[in-house]
Amino acid sequence: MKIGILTSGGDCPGLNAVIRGAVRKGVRLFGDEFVGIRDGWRGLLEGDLHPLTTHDVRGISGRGGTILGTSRTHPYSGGGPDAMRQVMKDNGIDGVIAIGGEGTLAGAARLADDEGLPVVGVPKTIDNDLGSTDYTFGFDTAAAIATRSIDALRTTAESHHRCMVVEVMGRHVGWIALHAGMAAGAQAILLPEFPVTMERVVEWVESARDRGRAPIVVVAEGFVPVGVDAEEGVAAIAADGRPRFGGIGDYVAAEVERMTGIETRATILGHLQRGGVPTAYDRVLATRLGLAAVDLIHDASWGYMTSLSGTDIIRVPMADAVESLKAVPKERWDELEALLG
Ligand SMILES: Nc1ncnc2c1ncn2[C@@H]1O[C@H](COP(=O)(O)OP(=O)(O)OP(=O)(O)O)[C@@H](O)[C@H]1O
Ligand SMILES: O=P(O)(O)OC[C@H]1O[C@](O)(CO)[C@@H](O)[C@@H]1O
Ligand SMILES: [Mg+2]
Repeated sequence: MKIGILTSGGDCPGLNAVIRGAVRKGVRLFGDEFVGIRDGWRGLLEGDLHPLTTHDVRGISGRGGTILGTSRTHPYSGGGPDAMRQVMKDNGIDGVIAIGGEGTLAGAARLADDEGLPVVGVPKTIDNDLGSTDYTFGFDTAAAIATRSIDALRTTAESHHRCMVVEVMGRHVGWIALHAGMAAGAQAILLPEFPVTMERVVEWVESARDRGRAPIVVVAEGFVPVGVDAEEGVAAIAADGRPRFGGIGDYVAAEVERMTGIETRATILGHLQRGGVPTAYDRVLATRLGLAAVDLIHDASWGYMTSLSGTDIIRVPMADAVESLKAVPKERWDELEALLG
């Protein structure tokens, strides 16, 4: 078969491992031919394609980013499904593996289920907010980078008796904040799912300070304190109307300093969390998802994606996976009670 692969949405450590896993399995076990589709749906709409051989994917599983490029191009823009159908026909493409987050997979589900296009999916996102899969690759790497960064901030904070506010990614959910905050022993962890007042944050900060600790506050970019305008956390609105986060850390730091008198500094980790080499866990998960995606294509399981269930790789309908975001559950928040402050 001739198989196209694209990566769409924000990049994510592990994307190259998916591509390598799929190409190696397809070529070696099935004699497939692969085509790289440049920059997500844009490449499929415009026919921006290139051959993808086992030579092209040699040694890439440890490399961050995506060798195919990515974009947030909407699949229904610029000719939409009809243009894609024509490009696939002209190039003899029998099926497409779309690797992306909830937006990309919602598009892929529509293309497969409503338009009859031969598309399967592989879930990715550092935010870990996709349903129907236990974890997404990229999350472990992002949480590890955030943890190391908090560890580093702690030593300088302790030396200067300062409070440090660390803003991590997570526009809708707080998985990175939860895991990095817990791993690094933060005294306050602020998640979009469980808003608290600034007074509560100050209680945690002061209790840590009173024990002689340099308080560490980890805040997910999408967190909004109770009673505060939601716009405070948004740095800008992008041309496509998508809010650019990156600002709530500065707000929280200024408020903590004002309310406690403790010198407080903010660090926004931003895209550092999405760059660099994937962890071993993410490489293995991404590789396994890529291997399994080739089976979806050969089984003509259009509209399905590969997914992690426990330690097994299974297949699930993409439409189910994107129905609702996977938020941090209440039990995980309750569990934190003994650790905060
Ligand atoms: N319901 C939808 N139907 C079709 N296309 C969609 C839909 N939702 C989003 N898209 C398109 O998919 C693109 C990618 O989605 P998005 O920007 O949310 O990235 P993603 O794949 O979710 O990855 P991430 O959010 O983790 O960076 C969007 O920019 C948009 O063009
Ligand atoms: O790089 P961009 O397009 O600004 O996207 C940033 C967003 O992408 C993510 O990394 C993944 O969805 C979010 O955590 C973050 O808000
Ligand atoms: Mg998204």
